[in-house]
Amino acid sequence: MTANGAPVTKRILFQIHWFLGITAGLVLALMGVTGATMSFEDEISEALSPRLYAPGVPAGPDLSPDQLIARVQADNPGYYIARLDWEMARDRSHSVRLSSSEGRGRKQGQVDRATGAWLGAPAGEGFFHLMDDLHRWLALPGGGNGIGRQITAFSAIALIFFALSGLYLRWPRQALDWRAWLVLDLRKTGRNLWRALHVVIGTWVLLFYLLSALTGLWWSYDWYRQGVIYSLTGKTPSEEGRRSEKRDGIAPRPSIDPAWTAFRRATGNDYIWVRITQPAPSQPMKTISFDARPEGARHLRQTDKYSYDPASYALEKRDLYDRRPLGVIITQSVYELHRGAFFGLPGRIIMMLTSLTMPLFTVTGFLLYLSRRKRKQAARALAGDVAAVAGGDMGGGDLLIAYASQTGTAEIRARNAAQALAHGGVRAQVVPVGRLTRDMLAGAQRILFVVSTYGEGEPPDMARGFASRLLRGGPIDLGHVHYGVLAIGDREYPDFCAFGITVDGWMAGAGAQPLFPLIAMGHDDEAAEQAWHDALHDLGAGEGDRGQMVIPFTPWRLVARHALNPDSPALTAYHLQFEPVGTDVPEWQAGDIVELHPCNAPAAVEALLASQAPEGDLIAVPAALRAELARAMLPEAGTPLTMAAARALRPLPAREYSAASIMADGVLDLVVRQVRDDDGRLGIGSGWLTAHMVPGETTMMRVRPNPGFRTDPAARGAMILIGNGTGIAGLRAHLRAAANDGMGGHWLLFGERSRAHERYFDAELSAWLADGTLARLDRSFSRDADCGRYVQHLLADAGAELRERIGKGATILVCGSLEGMAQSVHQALIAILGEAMLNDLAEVGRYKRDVY
Ligand SMILES: Cc1cc2nc3c(=O)[nH]c(=O)nc-3n(C[C@H](O)[C@H](O)[C@H](O)COP(=O)(O)O)c2cc1C
Repeated sequence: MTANGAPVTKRILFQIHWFLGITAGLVLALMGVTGATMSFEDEISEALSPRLYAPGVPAGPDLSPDQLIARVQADNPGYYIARLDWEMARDRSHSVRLSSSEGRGRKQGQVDRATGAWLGAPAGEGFFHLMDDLHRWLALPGGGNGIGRQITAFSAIALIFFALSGLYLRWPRQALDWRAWLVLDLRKTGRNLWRALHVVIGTWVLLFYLLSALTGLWWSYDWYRQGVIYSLTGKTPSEEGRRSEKRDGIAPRPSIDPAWTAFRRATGNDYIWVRITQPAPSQPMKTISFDARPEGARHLRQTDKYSYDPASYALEKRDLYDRRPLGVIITQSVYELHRGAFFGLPGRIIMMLTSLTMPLFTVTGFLLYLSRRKRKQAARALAGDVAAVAGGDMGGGDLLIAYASQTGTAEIRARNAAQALAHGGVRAQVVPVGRLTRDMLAGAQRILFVVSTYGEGEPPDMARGFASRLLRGGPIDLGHVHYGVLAIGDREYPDFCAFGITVDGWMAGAGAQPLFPLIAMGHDDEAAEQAWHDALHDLGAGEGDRGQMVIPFTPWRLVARHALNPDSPALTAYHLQFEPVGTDVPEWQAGDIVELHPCNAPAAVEALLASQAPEGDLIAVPAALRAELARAMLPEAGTPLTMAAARALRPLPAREYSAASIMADGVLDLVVRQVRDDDGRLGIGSGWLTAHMVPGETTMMRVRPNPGFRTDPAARGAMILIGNGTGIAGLRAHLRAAANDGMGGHWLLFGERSRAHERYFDAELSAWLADGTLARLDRSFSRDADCGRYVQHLLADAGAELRERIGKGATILVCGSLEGMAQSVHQALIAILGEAMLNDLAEVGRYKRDVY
């Protein structure tokens, strides 16, 4: 197996697991339930017909075995007693199994011990018969020789596969923590609850299912039975005794009574139950044997065997259960093992309960499969098919929408605009600006630009090449082109929407005709939203479509939070884990961005309320007012706070963080550094996440697709991951995705402050180095005297390898702070690869950044 072979195996196993699950799973559910109903067949039958089994002590003496057999066989012409279960207690009736001398017929019932009269069959016989048929061959035509038997046999093999592959697939990250294996968290909901039920209960029942399946195969395949017998006893089937050959006529039958008398004399009251078996009338009775069960036997097959010579009635063999080798006991008790009775009553109860849970796995497996499908479809619908667009044909649409985006906002707006226009019957092609050439521009009729601004008034990375090629190129005549620009930015930056303004100016300079005046859109910018909506509407977009992002916020519960650098003199960074609360869990990928609405510290809200009301009155404050204040920029202490005034307050700004985990993890991880202002007050987002929010609490979040930092596993080649500090979040998500996909050979260059305190996710990184997910790991520690270097210095030292990897198709991913790290890394990359090449890489999606 290659270093990264295990995850590939994992993916294949997963596919087979669910594919078999939705086929064999249904059969196993039926087998489980029918098996469970038969667990207490004897007890239920007796409870239903107590008088049949225990009619009371008869007036006359017991018939002898020979007398009883003769009487019952005379009353049932064409049948012989194949099995007589003799009860020693005189108030109980004997049980007989009659087999047809000719065909395959059978009868089972109770007979009177003093007269041999047929007392009847147990009340639930028909039902249990049906359960048995369903359990063994799904009650399909052909019975034991039909297709049903093949299906149940295959399902037993599938069960072994489910158990083992399930164990492998669920192997928890903390494999030594028993809680990770066995504790079922019923506070989970939706998909997470189904998964927990499937996985945790699956672990509880694993051994029992393996036992059921391994013993069940005994009745499915002769070769299996023979193999088990040989491996446990060393005997081949011929030694074990083959089935009697078919003979015609009637073999002389010795009398059983003398042997019975000898047996009873020798054993007295040692046994409570004896089974006497007879071969078919055509077969000779080579030995007379009694299988005798003592009082207190754990299970039905815990019997001693006494064999007598049919001519001399001398005891041939006394085969005591306790003296048999374990292998022999097992081969003789396969049925009891199968139903758990081998381990006494507790074993039977446990096996019944575990069998009853079988449908749970079919149902939860199916629900998981459906929700996976639903999520995939939703994600496709939401994010659009990036690959199709990237490789799309430029000439097909009525209108071209070119986007430039760093973190996906502009791209999603561009796609949503195309959708809105499509609803109105206008075909629009969405393309990254990097794919626009002068010729394409010259050939276009109408173009919309949806572009954001980055750095200090700069284009997003993907548009750097476009900017230098087109904007700084020579004059071009676009007099026939109509265009519009939606510039996206943030008013907090001095160069608000600078790149959009540059594009607009360049188009105007080339003589293109504006469809509408430039729209500069900041965050929560209603006026710009309206202008964009009107612009799209004028272009023919469907009524009601605003071309906005439509990803809903959903509730997530904080389930874990711990400091990554607890003793560091630097600001503390926290690793947080959230679980989705509802059933509609959004699809996300490595590279995506988490948006959330923080809340104020409850103490700050209380202090504000207390400042304007006498202490005692705080109880009277409506919960709705508190909730309103929790999400608002709080006014000065003493401001009168009516409900209306609270509603009019500015909401706290949303915050964004890089997702640090992937969907397969089942949890959404964030890495958040606690920041404080000059007065020592915690930052709005980091304060809420790292201090005010308590584990178990729920908050609303959404994961926004970030095509600008996503990668296509098939196309990205090996990754060169570069970052610092909390930038580990986005890089970790990519590495987790790679490990999950079984794609190894990546290179991480990471800058931290000190070796002693800031080795974030150290164990995980070491494990990835060991299993080949990471081929190389370089770390710098800027505050350590023996290092004192930053991540860009690591790069500068490794230029040759960087060039070599880029030559082999690697993708560079940078995550972390823009100032200091990303800018310096950018310069280092230019020094190694050249600016033109870096721009080209950015344009084709092989240089991606999530920097802030
Ligand atoms: C590091 C950084 C630098 C930014 N610089 C600017 C800027 O100079 N001017 C501006 O208007 N917006 C700036 N922004 C804001 C972004 O343009 C804004 O968040 C936008 O919604 C991002 O769109 P995108 O997701 O399509 O890249 C900056 C954002 C970041 C994170």
